[in-house]
Amino acid sequence: MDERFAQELDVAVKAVHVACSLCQRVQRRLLSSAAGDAVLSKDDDSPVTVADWGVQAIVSWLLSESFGSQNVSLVAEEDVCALSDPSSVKLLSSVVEVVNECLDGASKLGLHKPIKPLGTSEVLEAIRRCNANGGPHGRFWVLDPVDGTLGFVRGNQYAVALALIEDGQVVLGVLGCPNYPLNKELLSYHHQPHQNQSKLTSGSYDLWEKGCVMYAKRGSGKAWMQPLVPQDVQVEWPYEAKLIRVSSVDDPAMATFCEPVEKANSNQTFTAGLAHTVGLRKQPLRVYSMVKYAAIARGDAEVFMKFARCGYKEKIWDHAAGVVIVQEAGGVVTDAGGRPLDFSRGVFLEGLDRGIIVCCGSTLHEKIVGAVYASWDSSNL
Ligand SMILES: Nc1ncnc2c1ncn2[C@@H]1O[C@H](COP(=O)(O)OS(=O)(=O)O)[C@@H](OP(=O)(O)O)[C@H]1O
Ligand SMILES: [Mg+2]
Ligand SMILES: [Mg+2]
Ligand SMILES: [Mg+2]
Repeated sequence: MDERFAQELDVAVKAVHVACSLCQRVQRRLLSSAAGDAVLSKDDDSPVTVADWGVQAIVSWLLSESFGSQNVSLVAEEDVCALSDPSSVKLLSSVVEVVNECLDGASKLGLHKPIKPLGTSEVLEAIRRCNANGGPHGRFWVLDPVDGTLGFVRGNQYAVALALIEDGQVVLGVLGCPNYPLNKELLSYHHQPHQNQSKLTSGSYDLWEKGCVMYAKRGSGKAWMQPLVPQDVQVEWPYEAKLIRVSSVDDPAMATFCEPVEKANSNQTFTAGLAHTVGLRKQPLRVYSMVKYAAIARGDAEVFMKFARCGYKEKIWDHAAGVVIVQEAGGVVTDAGGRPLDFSRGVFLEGLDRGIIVCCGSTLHEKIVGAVYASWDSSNL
C-alpha cells in the first residue's frame, strides 16, 4: 500500500471535520438570530463571515501543530485586514470564541488541542500565516475555508475545501460538505436544508442523512466519503468511509449538468446553448460551491460547467480539492479547451482556456468540449 501522504491525509480529513462543525455552529447562529454583524462585505462585494475566518484559523493552527509551522506553507482565501480593524472588535471576539469552542472538540479525533484557549493574537496569526503564493515547486496546502459563502449565509450548500499540492500537482483533496443531503433530489438550491436542522440535535438521526466529508489521494484510483463526525460524541478512528464513484451515464439525454447559482459567476445562457447542442435535456442543477464537484464524484450529476465572465481569474482554492476527488472517482476535469487545470502558477489558474468542464466520463466530456469549440465564436462571452 502506498503510504505517501498518509499522515497528511489523516490530519487534513480530521481538520476538515472540525472545520465543518465550526461552520454548522456559525450557520445555526446566523439563521436563528439577528446576527447581522456576522456577515461582512469584501471589496468585491462578496460576503465573508465569522465562519470563513474561523475555519481558516482552525485549519492553519491544526496543520501547524501537527507538522510544525516552519513546515507548513498555506495558500488560503481570507486575510486579516477587515478583522484587525478597530471597528471589528466584536467580530474578532466571535471568531476567537468559536475557534476555541471547536478546537476543544479536536482532541476527540486525536488531534492536538491548545493547552489553554487561543488568544486574539494567536488566532490572527494563524489566519495571517496562510499567505503563501503557491507556485511550481515544493509543497503547499490550499484552503477555501468556506466555499460558497453566499450559500452558507442563505442556509444552503457550501463546502470546506483543503488540498495539498506538490510540485504543481494536487496530491490530496478533502471536501467537507455539511449540508450535502443523502437524497440527491434535495441538492438544488431551491431547498433550504437548515429547515431540517432540528434533527441534528435529536440524537436519533441517521448519520448519513446529511453532511459528509469526501477525500482522495492522487493516483490511488479511489475516492471516499464519510458522514460528518457528530458533535459531542466520541468516535472510533479510522472512521467509517464508503468508496464513491462517478456516474456511468454517458447518454446526454439521461445526464444532469450542474452550474453556479449566481448568474454573475457563470454564463448560464452559454451553458444552456451548450446543453441544447449536446442533447442535455434535463433542467440544470444549480448548486452553490464545490458541492458541484462532490455531486459529480458521488454520481449524483454527470456534468459541471462554469464559464466565468471574461477577465475573471479562477483561484486555485476554488478547484484544487474538487479536481482530485472527481479524478480519483473516475471523472474528467479540464478547461474548455480540453487541457488540465494548471495549479503550478500561483494563486490563479493561469492560462485557463475560457471555462471549466467536469464530467463523469470521456464520452460526455468530448461532446461538450466539441460543442464549445463549435459555438464559441457565436457566443458573446
Ligand atoms: N465574478 C465571479 N465569477 C466567477 N466566480 C466568482 C466570481 N466572484 C467570485 N467567484 C468565486 O466563485 C465562488 C463561488 O462559486 P460558486 O460556483 O459556488 O458560485 S455560486 O455561488 O453558486 O453562484 C466564490 O467562492 P467563495 O468566495 O469561497 O464563496 C468565488 O471565489
Ligand atoms: Mg471559493
Ligand atoms: Mg471562500
Ligand atoms: Mg469568498
